[in-house]
Amino acid sequence: MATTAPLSIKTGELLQGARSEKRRVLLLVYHHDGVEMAPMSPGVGVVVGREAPADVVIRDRSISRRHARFTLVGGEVVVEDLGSRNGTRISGQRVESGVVKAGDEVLLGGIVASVHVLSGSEMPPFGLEGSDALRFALQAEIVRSRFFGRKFALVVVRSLGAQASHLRHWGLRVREALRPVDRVAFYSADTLEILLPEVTPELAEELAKAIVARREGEPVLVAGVAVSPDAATSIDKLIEVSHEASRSATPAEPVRLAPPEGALVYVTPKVDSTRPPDAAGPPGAPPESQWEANGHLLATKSPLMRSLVEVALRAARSSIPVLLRGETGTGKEVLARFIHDGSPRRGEPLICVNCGAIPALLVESTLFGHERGAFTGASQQHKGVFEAAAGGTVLLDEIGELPAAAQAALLRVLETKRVTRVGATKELEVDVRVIAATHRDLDAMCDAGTFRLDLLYRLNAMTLNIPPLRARRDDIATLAAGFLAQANSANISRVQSLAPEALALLKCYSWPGNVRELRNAIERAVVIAEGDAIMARDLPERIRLAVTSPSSPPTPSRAVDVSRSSEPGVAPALSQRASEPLPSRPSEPLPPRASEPGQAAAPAVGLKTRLEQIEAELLLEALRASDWNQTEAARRLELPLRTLQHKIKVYGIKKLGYGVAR
Ligand SMILES: Nc1ncnc2c1ncn2[C@@H]1O[C@H](COP(=O)(O)OP(=O)(O)OP(=O)(O)O)[C@@H](O)[C@H]1O
Repeated sequence: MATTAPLSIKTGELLQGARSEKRRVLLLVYHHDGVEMAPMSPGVGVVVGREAPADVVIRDRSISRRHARFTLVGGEVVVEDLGSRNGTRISGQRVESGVVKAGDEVLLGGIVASVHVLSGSEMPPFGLEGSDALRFALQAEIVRSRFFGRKFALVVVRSLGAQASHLRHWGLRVREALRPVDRVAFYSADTLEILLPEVTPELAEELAKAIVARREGEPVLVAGVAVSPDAATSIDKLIEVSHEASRSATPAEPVRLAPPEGALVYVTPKVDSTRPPDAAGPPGAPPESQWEANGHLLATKSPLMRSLVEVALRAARSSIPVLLRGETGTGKEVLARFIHDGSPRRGEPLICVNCGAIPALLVESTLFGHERGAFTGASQQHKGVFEAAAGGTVLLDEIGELPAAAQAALLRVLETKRVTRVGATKELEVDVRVIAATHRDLDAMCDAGTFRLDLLYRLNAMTLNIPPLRARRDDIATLAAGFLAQANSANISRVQSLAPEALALLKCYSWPGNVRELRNAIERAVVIAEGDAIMARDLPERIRLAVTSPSSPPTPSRAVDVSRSSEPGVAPALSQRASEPLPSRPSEPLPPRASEPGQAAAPAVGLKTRLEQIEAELLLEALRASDWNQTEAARRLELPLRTLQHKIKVYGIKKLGYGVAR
């Protein structure tokens, strides 16, 4: 396998080696959306700038149209500033021109470039994708995992410490620990996200340990691992929990696994139950936009949500079952915590359990417990969720996934307020408030006979429908400000605010992942922002492009933006979106795409386009895995060769040299 050369060696020495061992010299330019790579040839200059005809185009306002030229001359890499506005700096020194040594940081305006020398007769299968490209790949993995029942993992790797090290010092060597099918994406200057397809949790952990294994003189790396479907089944949840896991990693325990979702998510600590249950938020919290109970924050400004919260607060005082409906990431769990924390039960446990993530055979024993010897493997008596939550609240998330037998047993518990452990003859009295949550249409499931109508009646004494974020755009600023403040205190960051154009973009986007997607976007923006405000360029590409992308359905040959989803060497023939300029800075907030305030907007990426993106991803993956042998790729995909060739043409997929315009 090709390896990176030690960065302490001077470029000149490396180039000696490069000639004798066919080493190759690469210019790497790190920017907000990823890393561009340009192979360097003797005497041929590589111009980095904001617009074509620069060879490496980075759409970043801090660099000039033609900012700097890198040339391999006489065994050394020389950089010349091309009269740029913000200058070129080598290791902090502003220069007109100068020699770049391997490992030197070359600052072009606000972006970083560096030179690397790779050994081996071929270019390594190295590619750092943008984080949006990784989202598409994750979506494809989720679909595949559902169809074929295979697991995959998302690993977040970051360098640790107050002086977290830029990934140019360690990013390339991460590849060495990975398999060719694994995909590496740029998250921020000190963090990578890695998709590991087809892994068991054990293999994912092993790979993560190999990635963070420390070498002499290298920075401390830690990793958070989230395996799907165990820990999460949606893109944003995977991102959320893998980053959470990475934040809990330490040098002593550098790899942390996100807990499986079916596990009891948490049990609230006992709190001072003498406090009035509906006590208002923290001192100074704007009462019109935030509620807080037991440290949990529920931020909203939307009249729609405010009335929902008020109803929830009234419901909190009683013990009636509440059914929370809403798309993934809308805040069902937040509202459930809020109801619990606002109820007289708040000194007792709240146990959240994802019914969809418990293996079907274990649902009843998880919820109701089992006696020793009740089934093979039941070596101990075990209390179920209902017993463990005695006096408190149980949140049954994804209630629509409950198997028929468990539905019947749950109905019995709700009717009799008694549970029977699996294998027991005796019933036990339980005093538990049940909150159920779902993103599914339970009425339609009742009509189809897959959910019990009598159980639905028991659960929905009160139903709260949480609107998707796109239907309450007036919440976006409040939520974003709350997440910014939280991310700031976690990162000890200097980012204070959101620039008006960034907020305008947030308000225009359709948020298919709802509040969780917004939270993830703000958390990333805080770590990549350069100034004291989040700018439009700090937001994910899909959010920036949602405003400028055409609203009419795309034609097939430009429907799929896979320009960043592929490793270097793979790009679509036509990449309309990638070549579009950034939205200009609007002086006024842009209007929402929904026709009326509060009305759901059409998602920025429609179902057809999303499916096409997934299909293109699968084609690309099969082609890569087959070393671009179409017959082999067609066999893997179980497609006739002609169909594959047709699709390749329709999607404009082709293999390129290094993805850099030359
Ligand atoms: N009103 C809100 N105020 C503050 N944070 C919120 C709010 N709504 C959602 N969040 C945040 O968004 C993320 C998703 O929320 P939550 O887990 O409650 O969604 P959910 O609807 O239960 O999702 P899923 O159906 O996928 O389990 C969490 O990080 C949560 O803290």
